[in-house]
Amino acid sequence: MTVLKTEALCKTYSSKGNITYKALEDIHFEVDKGDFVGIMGPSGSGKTTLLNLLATIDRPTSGRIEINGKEPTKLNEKQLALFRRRELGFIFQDFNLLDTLSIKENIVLPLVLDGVLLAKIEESLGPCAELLGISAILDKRTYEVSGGQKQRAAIARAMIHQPSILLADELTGNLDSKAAKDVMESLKDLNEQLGATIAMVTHDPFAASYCRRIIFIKDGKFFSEIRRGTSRQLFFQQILDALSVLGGNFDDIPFARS
Ligand SMILES: Nc1ncnc2c1ncn2[C@@H]1O[C@H](COP(=O)(O)OP(=O)(O)OP(=O)(O)O)[C@@H](O)[C@H]1O
Repeated sequence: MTVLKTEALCKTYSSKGNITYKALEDIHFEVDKGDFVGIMGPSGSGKTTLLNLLATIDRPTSGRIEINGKEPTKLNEKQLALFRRRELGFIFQDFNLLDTLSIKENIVLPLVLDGVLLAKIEESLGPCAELLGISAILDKRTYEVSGGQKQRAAIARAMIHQPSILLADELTGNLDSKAAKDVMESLKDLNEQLGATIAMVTHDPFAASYCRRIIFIKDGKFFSEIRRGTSRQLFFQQILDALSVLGGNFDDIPFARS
């Protein structure tokens, strides 16, 4: 079943003096239920632009986006807010947790806002916290836990309402290598054990090696795609090879890890 589909997606930015810049051109992209897809490309290639369109934060200049059979571009602001809350889960580089709330309160906030009953909330929280290895820190404040634990809490918040797709933007960008590994292992478990559908933008080939497939974009256009076999280590090497073919600016890539 296709969860997300784009057809001939284009985004043109215009600035003062009517100068236009084509950030995305003719992107056809499909994500099936249970897929875990990485989006990679050099700096300025259009990754964030693509993610913002999928996240319905920004609107395409032309082309079509369909998520779970609905076209977000056809919704009004109120419908779109509800659509985002029900259909999408977001994971950000800087966690976006509220410091005034406990880890548990942060995670269940989307359900509380949606008026879900307390018993149902507890029912959803338990297995989710267990899978992500954060059951023991639920009553702590955000400043009492590590970066990796914060990101795993953010993942729990993104998926507690069982969205159609999780959208992640550089989720390991603020983590050391041990925490990044733990977070990616958790995301892999979510994908493999709960069938979570994930699309993730990343610069980090190590994080990307946990995906089932990677699409590469360059200068706003689709460039290539690779799929993981059984070995994550081999996939990591294939990603490095693909990035070297792609060229462009990858100054911050941690090439040493595998
Ligand atoms: N609001 C905007 N107005 C004009 N141009 C923009 C705007 N946002 C992005 N761009 C341009 O569109 C292109 C794609 O930007 P985007 O942020 O999507 O790239 P990216 O692949 O995410 O880059 P990075 O890896 O550096 O974050 C860039 O050339 C950028 O300068």
